[in-house]
Amino acid sequence: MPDGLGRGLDAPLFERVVIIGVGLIGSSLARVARRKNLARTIVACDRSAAVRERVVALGLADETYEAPAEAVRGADFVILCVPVGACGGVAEQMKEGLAPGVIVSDVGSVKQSVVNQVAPHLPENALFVPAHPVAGTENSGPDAGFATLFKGRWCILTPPGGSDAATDRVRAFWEGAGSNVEVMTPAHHDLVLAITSHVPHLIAYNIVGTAADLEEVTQSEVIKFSAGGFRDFTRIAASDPTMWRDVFLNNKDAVLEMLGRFSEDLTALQRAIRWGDGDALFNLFTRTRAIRRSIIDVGQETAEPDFGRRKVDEA
Ligand SMILES: NC(=O)c1ccc[n+]([C@@H]2O[C@H](COP(=O)([O-])OP(=O)(O)OC[C@H]3O[C@@H](n4cnc5c(N)ncnc54)[C@H](O)[C@@H]3O)[C@@H](O)[C@H]2O)c1
Ligand SMILES: O=C(O)C(=O)C[C@]1(C(=O)O)C=C[C@@H](O)C=C1
Repeated sequence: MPDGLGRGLDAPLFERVVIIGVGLIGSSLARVARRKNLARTIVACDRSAAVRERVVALGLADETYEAPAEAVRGADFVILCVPVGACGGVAEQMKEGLAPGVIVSDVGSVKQSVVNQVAPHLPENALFVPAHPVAGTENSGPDAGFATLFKGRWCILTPPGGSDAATDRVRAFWEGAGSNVEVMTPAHHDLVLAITSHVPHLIAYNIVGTAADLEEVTQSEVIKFSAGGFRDFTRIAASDPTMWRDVFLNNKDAVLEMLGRFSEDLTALQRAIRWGDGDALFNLFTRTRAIRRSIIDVGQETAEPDFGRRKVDEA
């Protein structure tokens, strides 16, 4: 009996899924695609020979390629899982191999720039559905991935023409991976993620850098006394330098806009401390505590905080 997408119940969602860039996100997708029967054939493509070797050793894919144009031949679904700044180059390299009707997607943390880079290279009969799983860790590479990374997390789709049949198939893929899916415009995505993800990373990079630079606080003291709040920042500040360089270069306007707001609010806090305005501090901290408690079930929190999502590979 066919399901809502017209396939038999045991049939995989896609026939031939190509994952270009098999790092944290790409390898997690390969793992969950296998586990949840989302692809009959999984094809891996990476420019790094060391990564391709790990892909083979870990059994992540049925076929492994270096050249994008060879990898994408005959595919019905291609997902770019490379740093945001590399998406245009990869699209250019793969375009001659794309089959008519192929769905092309990505996982980039910035959307408008990826659309601008990739769309000009796609043939008219390719269907482009950009995506961003709002799930990750500070680790990189094929060994860092795990099948449950996307479970219970949001995945944002930014299809150019709004929802259509290709969007429905990409939605089914991400739902199959355990995600909740939402559709929005690339510009809106970039503004929201600037404040919820990009600026927080910049703050973490900055505070860890500042602490390390302070003459009185030696590197060893930074490590020794990092059991509390600072340790949480060091996890975020350990995130991949290439990925995050590309995020900031490709979401410049939204990040600068949100940083402006952030700086104004920081100045207000500075003023409250200088003038002993305890009410202002107390009221803000009460509001932010409520926000944390609304997103985290405090009963689930343990004395030992979970620095990063653990690789719990349960189904
Ligand atoms: N890490 C996260 O938390 C996270 C979360 C959501 C989305 N993303 C997005 O996912 C993408 C990948 O991030 P990641 O954390 O998996 O990175 P990663 O460093 O773990 O993996 C990237 C892979 O891409 C390969 N690669 C780089 N340039 C290439 C090219 N030109 N051609 C072919 N392969 C190339 C690298 O060899 C590497 O194997 C980025 O766009 C990032 O913004 C990351
Ligand atoms: O948990 C983390 O380590 C993350 O930083 C994940 C995180 C985020 O900021 O939430 C980082 C970048 C992505 O684009 C999506 C998710």
